Amino acid sequence: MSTLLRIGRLRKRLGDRVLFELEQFSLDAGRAYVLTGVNGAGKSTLLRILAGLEQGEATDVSFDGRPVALSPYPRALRRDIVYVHQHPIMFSTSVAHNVGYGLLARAMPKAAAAALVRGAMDWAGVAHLHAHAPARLSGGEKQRVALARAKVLSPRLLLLDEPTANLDGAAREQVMALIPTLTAAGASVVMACHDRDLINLPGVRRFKLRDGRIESKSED
Ligand SMILES: Nc1ncnc2c1ncn2[C@@H]1O[C@H](COP(=O)(O)OP(=O)(O)OP(=O)(O)O)[C@@H](O)[C@H]1O
Repeated sequence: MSTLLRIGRLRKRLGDRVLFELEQFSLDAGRAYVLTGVNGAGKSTLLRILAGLEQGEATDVSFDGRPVALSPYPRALRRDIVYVHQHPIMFSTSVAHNVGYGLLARAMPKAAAAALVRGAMDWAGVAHLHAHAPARLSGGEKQRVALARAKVLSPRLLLLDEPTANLDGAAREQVMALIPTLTAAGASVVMACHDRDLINLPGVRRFKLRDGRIESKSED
């Protein structure tokens, strides 16, 4: 498996406090990771730094074998890395409009975007909701729409912030079933979650943020 993202050192400071300082953090292409840690360990912050939504101090960063900086965050990484918020914010239009918005923002012609939106909504099992208002969606539906909205952009790395929090039963299973199809298509996925939400997927690798350091554990 090739390395998609490699960071020599990544430090996040909050005033005088060092939230975390990671060394030799790397992600393989086409692999799923679970990032656990107690409340406040820094899981969301780490994902947000990787997505360019927050600043960190990073050195020796490479993406797909090419050296990059995380600050200022390069346009190419913004295309390749997508962050999915735990409580996705959606426009009060239709589900389909929300899924397609990112493509239109990238100046994709409408017909081509519509075809990709249909494909992504089929993939996420939400095609029947295309005309619905996002405010009417259940928690599980909303997460699957958010995943369709991310997948339609064909990212190389998806950063999912607590994708199954507050979901149980079928809704949780439906969201989890989508993850292996992302990695099978070559994308890497990092899911922040709590230990109690342990996510069991084949080939998943576990990271735990504890006391500002990452502990890595393979589950192969
Ligand atoms: N911009 C900020 N300014 C000050 N403190 C911050 C900022 N962002 C995050 N923090 C603090 O950093 C710590 C880590 O927050 P973060 O949300 O990354 O943790 P988490 O592991 O995702 O927690 P949870 O499991 O509760 O979601 C918390 O103590 C939080 O209050």
